Amino acid sequence: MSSQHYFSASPEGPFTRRRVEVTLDGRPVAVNTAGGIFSPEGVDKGTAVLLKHAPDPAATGNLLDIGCGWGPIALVLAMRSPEATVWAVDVNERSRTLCAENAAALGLSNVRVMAPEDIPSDLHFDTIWSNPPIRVGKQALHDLLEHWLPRLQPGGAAWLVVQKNLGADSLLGWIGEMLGGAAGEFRSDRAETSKGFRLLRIARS
Ligand SMILES: C[S@@+](CC[C@H](N)C(=O)[O-])C[C@H]1O[C@@H](n2cnc3c(N)ncnc32)[C@H](O)[C@@H]1O
Repeated sequence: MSSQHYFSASPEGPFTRRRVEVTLDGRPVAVNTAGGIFSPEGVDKGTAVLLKHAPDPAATGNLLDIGCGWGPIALVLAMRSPEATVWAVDVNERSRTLCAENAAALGLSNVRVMAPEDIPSDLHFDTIWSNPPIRVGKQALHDLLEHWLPRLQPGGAAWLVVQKNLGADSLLGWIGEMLGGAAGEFRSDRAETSKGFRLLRIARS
């Protein structure tokens, strides 16, 4: 796989910051983005669907953004739940740098940006929001979700946005099986469809 993908650990090319005006949670803000990461021009359409339709995250506890990019999801989690700790993980180090800078510039001191392997292994999450990296390939995506989704707290929920024509429905079927089928403590369904994206909900009882 080329090292020029947005999910490379170390993107090629100069790390030149771009200042971009976006609206997060109804608030106009300027953020830093750069080439070599996902959606450097602003908030991705799928991410916007998640941010519009997912219900408020848990007010306290631990919240997770899987694959934070420059941070739109993690930043909104932190704005909506200032008392919670938001864990923002990404394999791409440039994304981590930008997400941390953006959180600091917005005064969101409850965001912790890390490489996935640095998250304490006993940590469980009250809310998970993610626009997952579909383009890493099916097996890598399955490995990623198999690593994080079982770490939902009882009573917690994950919200994943996936493009309909990039396999959202078959991914939902796989998630249901991976988490133990219909009789288990996890329930997964399609919560919303908007602008060609599915918003998948995975709830743990
Ligand atoms: C579709 S992008 C979403 C980025 C950002 N959350 C947004 O909404 O703009 C997916 C992100 O997942 C990251 N990623 C890829 N593989 C990963 C992995 N194994 N663990 C964590 N993040 C990963 C990519 O680098 C990318 O930033």
